[in-house]
Amino acid sequence: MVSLRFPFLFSQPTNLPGTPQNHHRNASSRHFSATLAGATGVGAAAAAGVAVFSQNLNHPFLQNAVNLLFRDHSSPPWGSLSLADCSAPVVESKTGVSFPSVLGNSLRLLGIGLRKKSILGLKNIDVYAFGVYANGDDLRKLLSEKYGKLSATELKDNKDFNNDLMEADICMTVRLQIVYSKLSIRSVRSAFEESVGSRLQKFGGSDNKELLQRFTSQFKDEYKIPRGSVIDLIRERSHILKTTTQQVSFIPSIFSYTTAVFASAYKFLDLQVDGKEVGSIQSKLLCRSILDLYIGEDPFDRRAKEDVEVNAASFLQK
Ligand SMILES: CCCCCCCCCCCC(=O)O
Repeated sequence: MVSLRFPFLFSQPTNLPGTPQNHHRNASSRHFSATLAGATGVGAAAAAGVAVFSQNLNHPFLQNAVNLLFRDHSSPPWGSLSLADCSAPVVESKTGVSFPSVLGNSLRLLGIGLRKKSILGLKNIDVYAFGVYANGDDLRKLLSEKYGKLSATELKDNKDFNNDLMEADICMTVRLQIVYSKLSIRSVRSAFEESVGSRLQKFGGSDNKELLQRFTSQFKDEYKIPRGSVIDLIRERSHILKTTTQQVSFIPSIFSYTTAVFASAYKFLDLQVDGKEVGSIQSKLLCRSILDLYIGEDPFDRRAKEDVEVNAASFLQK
């Protein structure tokens, strides 16, 4: 059986019908089940709340909210995930942010990590958690002939394999989930200018200002990026980089809760999700430059890069 490696210890599955099982290094899902169980019998409003809440649990923002509410910092940070139970979301241990193990039926989660940034060289902030996904069939089709005979250990830190992952026509997505609460769209643009700009220069030379400008100008002033927002950087077939965002906003709850059980959760029941395509650009260089931030030579989170390599390798040996 193919085994995916992730740096977490996973919890027991919840028993909520329709609720994704959380691969989690802590006891949050158990707490959450107990909370819901305790709520039965508190009236129709609460029951309706449970129904809406369970439906919304598929949304990353709500999963993250639950994770943050019930996070337990005492569990050890290591674990492993096999494909047998890979339908469960995986939780980034420091932030409690949750990543679905499969995106849109075909993209498989290969690794997750944390992007930190230092502000004025004084303090390090956690800006977003990220998950790297790839289409398993593409991996097999495009890379197994060349690398299928090598073990995952041999493929970890293998420069050719790493390059091919970034350059081949493999559908991949990097999902960013914002954890820093004071992010302006201007700082998003300038962070991309700096990080993607340096990669465009590295791989394409200095004549790529226009490409960088086309990419960063997609992030228009009207977008808001509150904590919990999701940005998907999607490499589609033929090296098209599609960028989408999911912003969240709240409207007043129509439910009136008679119990404190949902006091901390009710505000999520009327969550509105606004999924938008920010733009699409066809450029192999741009796709490669974006991926390089996460799985290239000098990645934001080295551990995440290693996980991606090892887990991508496991698809080739099937
Ligand atoms: C105050 C820090 C601002 C950092 C904003 C980063 C937002 C997304 C940028 C994505 C690319 C990158 O991580 O460099």
